[in-house]
Amino acid sequence: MEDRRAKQIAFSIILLLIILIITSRLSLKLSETFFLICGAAIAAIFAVVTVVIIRVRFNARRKQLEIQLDSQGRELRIEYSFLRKVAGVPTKFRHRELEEATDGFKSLIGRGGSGTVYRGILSDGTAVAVKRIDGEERGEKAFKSEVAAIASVQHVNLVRLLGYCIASTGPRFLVYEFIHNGSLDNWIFVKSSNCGGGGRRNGCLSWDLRCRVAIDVAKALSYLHHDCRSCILHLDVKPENILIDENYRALVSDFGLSKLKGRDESRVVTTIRGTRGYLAPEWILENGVSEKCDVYSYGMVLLEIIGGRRNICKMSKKKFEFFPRIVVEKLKEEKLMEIVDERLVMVGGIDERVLQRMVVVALWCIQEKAKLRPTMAEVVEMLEGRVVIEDPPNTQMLVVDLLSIGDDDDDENGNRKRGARPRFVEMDGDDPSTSAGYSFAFSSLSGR
Ligand SMILES: Nc1ncnc2c1ncn2[C@@H]1O[C@H](COP(=O)(O)OP(=O)(O)OP(=O)(O)O)[C@@H](O)[C@H]1O
Repeated sequence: MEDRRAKQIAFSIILLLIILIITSRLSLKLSETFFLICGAAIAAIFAVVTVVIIRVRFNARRKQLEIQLDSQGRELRIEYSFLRKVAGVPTKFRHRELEEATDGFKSLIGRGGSGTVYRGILSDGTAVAVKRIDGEERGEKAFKSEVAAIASVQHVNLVRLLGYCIASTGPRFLVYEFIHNGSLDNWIFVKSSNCGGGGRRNGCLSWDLRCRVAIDVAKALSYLHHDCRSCILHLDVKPENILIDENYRALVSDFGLSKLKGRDESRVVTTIRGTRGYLAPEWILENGVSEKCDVYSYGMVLLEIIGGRRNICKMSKKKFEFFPRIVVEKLKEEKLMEIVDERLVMVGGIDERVLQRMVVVALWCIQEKAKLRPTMAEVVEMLEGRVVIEDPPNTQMLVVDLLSIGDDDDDENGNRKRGARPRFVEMDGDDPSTSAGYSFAFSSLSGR
């Protein structure tokens, strides 16, 4: 287009110069002035023709280079996106892309304490779970660097974080791979029971699968704690954050909002969040977290996997039944089969030695003194039967009273609302001298 215009202009100039030569020949005859004008005009014609040739050639070369660069760029982009995927670098999605993927945020999967999860399909056909985070307070830089750190961790038992979406205004999003069989709560708790999950579609995982899930989760946490560059604290280990894939393998999810702890730090300070019933007592009392908080939550989950019921079960407005306490009693009485999910007992096939091992590991994990709890690497060893496990020390489990909170602090899913303060509540069958019990709990912890 540009070349055509330049040629037209050049043609007009040459035409004008020829007309100039002809008219000067007619008016000036063969005078000296005519020859001067004629020479200048011919020189000008040469100059114009040369400029046009150079310009056309230059444009043709530029176009060729542009095409070459474009195709190289496309190749590089494909390679780059492939390398990002392989290296686990999170993709930055545009809000519009997520809107299209989720069909306008229509297919809701679930709602948790920190956000809402939608099902979606990306333009390349990848099935994803898009989590819209409500009330995210971190700055953009901190959010991005944490997302990058988390997305780079790769383990078969961790749900992959594929990307994120961040805009100057509006909510932030995390994009996870979609896991088809939903969360563990739907596979271990009996629906409509008082102590059950109250979930949507409830299946019942067999004993063997429960044992495998327990080991899968322990391996994922062990990897986060011990095998990454920084120690990654999950801080919200609970059945809702353990997803079950089509092969009934467990994948720990929702670690996109966890904390990084330097290898030389013993604890990091962070505000209390997480979910009631799974929070380690020292977090509530001292506001500091370490990998031992995840160990505590894991122990609580392990008991729920075995029992097929929630650890804290509401009996009346202010009375709660605490399952771990029942487990301790039954262990002493050597009647452990009584604490196993009834549906599994009916089917049979429970190896009592494995049951005993799982219960003892869980009781070690929920020790009030964080120091006494094993590491997640040790938990894996114990669960896989590679080490002899001693009996856990007696715990009074009084600190749990701090973890139970009133209805006002719960959202509609039974999760702690943000900023809800722990309160003292009465436990079913407790020693009447509960206040002495509370002070024991405090003093035993502060003596760490
Ligand atoms: N990657 C995923 N694939 C399939 N389902 C998912 C995925 N991530 C989450 N879900 C489903 O969405 C539900 C809500 O998830 P979300 O993480 O928001 O809530 P939560 O874990 O219950 O609460 P919180 O945000 O307080 O941890 C989960 O219980 C799970 O069933």
